[in-house]
Order: sequence, then C-alpha cells, then structure tokens
Amino acid sequence: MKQLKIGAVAATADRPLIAAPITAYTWQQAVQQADLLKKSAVDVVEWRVDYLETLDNLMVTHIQKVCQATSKPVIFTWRTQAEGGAKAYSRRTYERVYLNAITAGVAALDIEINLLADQKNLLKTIPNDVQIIGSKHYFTKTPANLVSLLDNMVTLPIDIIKLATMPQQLSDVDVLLTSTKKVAKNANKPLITMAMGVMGMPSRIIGRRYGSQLTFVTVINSSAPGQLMVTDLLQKWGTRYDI
Ligand SMILES: O=C1C[C@@](O)(C(=O)O)C[C@@H](O)[C@@H]1O
Repeated sequence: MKQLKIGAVAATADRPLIAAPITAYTWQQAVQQADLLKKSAVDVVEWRVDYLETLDNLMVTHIQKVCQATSKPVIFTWRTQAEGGAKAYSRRTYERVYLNAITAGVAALDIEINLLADQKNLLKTIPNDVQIIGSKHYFTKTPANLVSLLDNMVTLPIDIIKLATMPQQLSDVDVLLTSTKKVAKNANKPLITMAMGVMGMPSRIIGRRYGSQLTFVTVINSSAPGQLMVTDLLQKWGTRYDI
C-alpha cells in the first residue's frame, strides 16, 4: 500500500490523516476559518472554494493569506455542481483559480476525474510537489462495480484516488470498505474513500483498516453528509484531546 503524504504530514498504518473543510463565502472569512482550523486537531485543511460568493476575483495573495493563516497543508477544491458542489463548472475560471492556487503554494489540488480531459493544460503545469487528488462522488448510490471503478482510477494521471458513495443499505457500506481494501492492497497510489450520510459514518471511523488513508470531519461547517465532528471522531478512536 502506498502511504499518503500531503505536504509535511503522512498517514500511518494505524491512523488516517484528518481533514476539515473551509466553507467560507468570502476569502476574508476563509482566513478566519483557516485560523480556527490551525488551532484544531486536524492534520490537513480542505478549502472548498466553490462556497465563495464568486471565484472571479480570487487572487494568488488571497490564497496565500489562507495558507499562512492555517499553517497546515491545504487541499484546494472546487467541487462542481455536477458532483454536489456549490458552483457550476467553467473551464476558464477553473484553470485560472487552480493556477493561482499552485502559485500560492497549496499542497494538493482536488480535480474531479470527469474534468481531467477538459483540463489538459492545467495538468501539464502542475509541479511534482503538488499532489493531484482525483475525485469521484456518487451522491445517490453505490455502484456495483466499485473495484473496477477504483482500478480504473489508479490508471489515471493523478497521485491520490478519492471516491465517495451514498449507501442505500448497510451492505453498501461493506461494499465500499471491502472494495477499498481489495484495491488499496496492490495499488501504487494511496486511496481515500468514504460512504456518505448517517449510514456511512462507520466508514469514516474505521476506513483506515480497509486502506482509506484520510477521513473528512467537521470543525466549523460540514461539507458533505455524514461527517463527524472532529471531537466525536477522536472520542470514537479513544484519542484524548483537550480543546
Ligand atoms: O471529496 C470530499 C469528501 C467529502 O465529500 C466527504 O464526503 O466528506 C467532503 C468534501 O469536502 C471533499 O471534497
């Protein structure tokens, strides 16, 4: 299994990385949230820029200020409306803000695998030390062929595989976990997987045992259904944590 590293932090065999989102409407508010996350128990910060009121004026300096305020590795994510995010995809704006994020020094970029073909220019300019997290969300179901979908993701020009599914029954959570285990065992890329919603919560707690190397929690606001509060996750793990 390939170990997950984002910026200066790495998952271990016992513990996945913990990431929490910034869900701000303005970049100034994002700086405030980044500062709160700096003081929290999370390892990594995901800036969900699709929550911003507008992306038209997002500058390198704004992104730098957010990175400085958290001092933790930042994953830069525009989750498009097509995959449950807040902003519709625009090729030009996407390329511009992602290039700004690279210049500002983010640790990783989340790029939906459906956009890889449309963002060839961007892909060419991403330096080796910026990780590409290729993501795919199934918001209504758990596809039956998850192992082959994950195997296919391993072949894409991405560094890290991220897959989220919505379980309709408890056995769907098993399918997500066991498929993760099967693919993670031999894959030369780290995997991050989760089942969403209340039913999927166990996958966010025990996913590491199946090969998922990062778990998303809520510190300020949730960015997906079923995220636990960070304090609840640590309590379930039996980790002592004083706020
Ligand atoms: O891809 C993911 C995972 C996620 O959807 C979750 O289910 O926790 C939350 C998103 O913010 C993140 O980009």
